[in-house]
Amino acid sequence: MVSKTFKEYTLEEIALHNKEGDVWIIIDSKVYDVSKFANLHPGGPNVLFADAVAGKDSTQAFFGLHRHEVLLKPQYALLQIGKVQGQEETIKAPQPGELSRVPYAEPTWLTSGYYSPYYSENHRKFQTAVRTFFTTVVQPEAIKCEDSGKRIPQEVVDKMSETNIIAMRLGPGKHLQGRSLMGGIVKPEEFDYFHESIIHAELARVSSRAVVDGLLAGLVIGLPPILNYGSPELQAKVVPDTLAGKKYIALAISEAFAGSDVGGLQTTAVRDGDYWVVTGTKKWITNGTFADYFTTGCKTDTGFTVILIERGPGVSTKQIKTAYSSVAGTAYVTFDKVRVPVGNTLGKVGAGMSVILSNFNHERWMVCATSVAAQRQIVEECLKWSTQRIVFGKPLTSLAVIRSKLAAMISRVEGCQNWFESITYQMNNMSYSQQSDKLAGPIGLLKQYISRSGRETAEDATQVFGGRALTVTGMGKLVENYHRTSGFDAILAGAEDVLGDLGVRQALKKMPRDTRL
Ligand code: HEM
Repeated sequence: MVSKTFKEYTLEEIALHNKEGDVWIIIDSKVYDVSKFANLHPGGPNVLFADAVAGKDSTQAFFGLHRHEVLLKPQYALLQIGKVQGQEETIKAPQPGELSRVPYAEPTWLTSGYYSPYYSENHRKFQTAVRTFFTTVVQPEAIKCEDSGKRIPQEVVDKMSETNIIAMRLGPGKHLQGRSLMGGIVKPEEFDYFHESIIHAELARVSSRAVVDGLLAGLVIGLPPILNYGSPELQAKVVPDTLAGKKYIALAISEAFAGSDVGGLQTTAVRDGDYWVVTGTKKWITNGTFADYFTTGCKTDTGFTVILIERGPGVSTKQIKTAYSSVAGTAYVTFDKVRVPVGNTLGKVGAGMSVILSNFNHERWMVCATSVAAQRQIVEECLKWSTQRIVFGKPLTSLAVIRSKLAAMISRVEGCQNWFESITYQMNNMSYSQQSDKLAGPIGLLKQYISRSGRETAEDATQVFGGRALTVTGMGKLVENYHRTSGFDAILAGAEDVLGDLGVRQALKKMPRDTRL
C-alpha cells in the first residue's frame, strides 16, 4: 500500500488555526483539521476550542482521553491534513500479528531475550499466524458482535474452518488427521497442547468474554462426547459438518431445577421402540440459540444417559439475558416429546456420567488458557494507562499505591501462567488415563486459582482506571468488559469452590496411609 504524503506545516502556521470554524490540532506530529468535526465530536466542540488545544500540540491531552484506535478509524484518520515540519510520529499502532513490547504483556516465552523449556520455534511461528488471523479476521467482527449481540458471521466461521482452527480447539487427536493446520505450519501428529493453548490465548485477546464463548465454545464441549462415544454412523453425520462450521452443537446438561447436579436432572428419555422420547428443559446452554445439535444429559430408567438431539420438531430455544453479550447465544432449551433415534445414544445407557466426565479436564484447562490470556491483557491495559494518564502533573505510575497494584497484578498473572504451562507440559506427556488420574485435581485447583486471581485483577484494574472502568466504551472498555465477565470463569466448567474442593479431595485420596507428622 502506498502511504499518503502529507503537506508539512510549521508550528507557527498551525497556531493560526485556533478558533471556532477554523481549528487545527497536532497529535503526535500529525495535523488534524477538526473545524467541521468539532460539532460531531463525542466529547463536545468546546474542548477543541480551548486555548491549550486549538492550534497546539494536544498529544498528551488526547491520549489521556482516547484510545489510540480512535485515530486509526478511517473516518477520523481522514481528518489528518498534514504533518508538523521536522517532527516524526513516535506512537506506533500495533501491526497485525505483532507482539506487544509492554513488559508482561506477553508471556515470557514470547518475550525477546527470555527462554522457555516448553515452546519450540514451531510454536512461535504458529502463534504469529494465529494472532494475525484473530486480529485481522475475527477481532473486527467480534467488536461489532459484542455490541449488537448477534452471532458471529458465517464468513468468519468459514475462515476458521479453512485454517482448521475449529478442529484444533478440540486438542491433539485423530480428528486432526489429514487436515492442513494453519496452512500447514504444524503437522497434525506434531500438534500438541501448547499449540492448542495458543489458539485459546489468542482467542481471548479479542477482548470480549462473550465472543470467546460465542465462537463455538459449545462445540469444544459438546462434540468430544460424539468423537469418543458416538457410533461410526453418528460420527459420520455430525463430525465433518460441525468441524467445518456448517452445523453448530451445544452441550445441554444443566437445568434450572438442578444446576449441574446430574442426579437431580429432570429431563427424561423414555424408550419407544427404536426411539427415545425426550421431555424436559435445559438452562444456561452456551450457543444454544443457534445450535443444530444438543449433546443432552437425560434421566433414563437405568440412570443418567447422554443422547444427541438434533434440532427439529419439539425442540425450541430462547435467549437468556446474561451479564455478557448475547453473542454467546446462551439459551433456555425446551424438549417437548422429541423423538430421537436410539442410535444417537452416546456411550452406554445409564453410564452418562463417564461420558460427561471424560471431557471435564480438557474443558477446565481450556478455560484456564483463555482466562490467563485475558488477565494478562488487563495487566497490559493497566501498565499503559497508568503510564500515559497524567494526574497532578505526573503519571499515575508516580503513585506508590498504583505501583503496588501493578506488582500484585503482574505477580498473579505470572503465577497463573507458570502453573498453567507446567500442567500443559504434563498433559503433553501423559496418556489420557494418566491425565484423568493425576491431573483432575491440579486442573481443578489451577482453575480456582486463575479465576480468583482474575477477579482480584479485575478489582485492581477498576481502581486504576477509576470511572473509565465503568463505561463500555472509551479508555477503560476492556477493563469494564473484564470486570463484568471475569466472574464467568469462576462458574463455567465447574464452580471455583467446588473445583478447589475437588483438588483437595483428589490429593486426600492419594495420602499415604503410613505417614504421620
Ligand atoms: C482528531 C482528533 C479527535 C478525535 C477524532 C476525537 C474523537 C473522540 C471520540 C471518538 C470520542 C469518544 C470516546 C471514545 O469512545 O473513545 C471522544 C471523546 C472525547 N474527546 Fe475527543 N477526539 C479528538 C480530539 C480531542 C481533543 C484534542 C480533546 C481535548 C483535549 C478531546 C476531548 C475529548 C473528551 C473530553 C472526550 C470525552 C471523554 C470521555 O467521555 O471520557 N478530543 N473524542
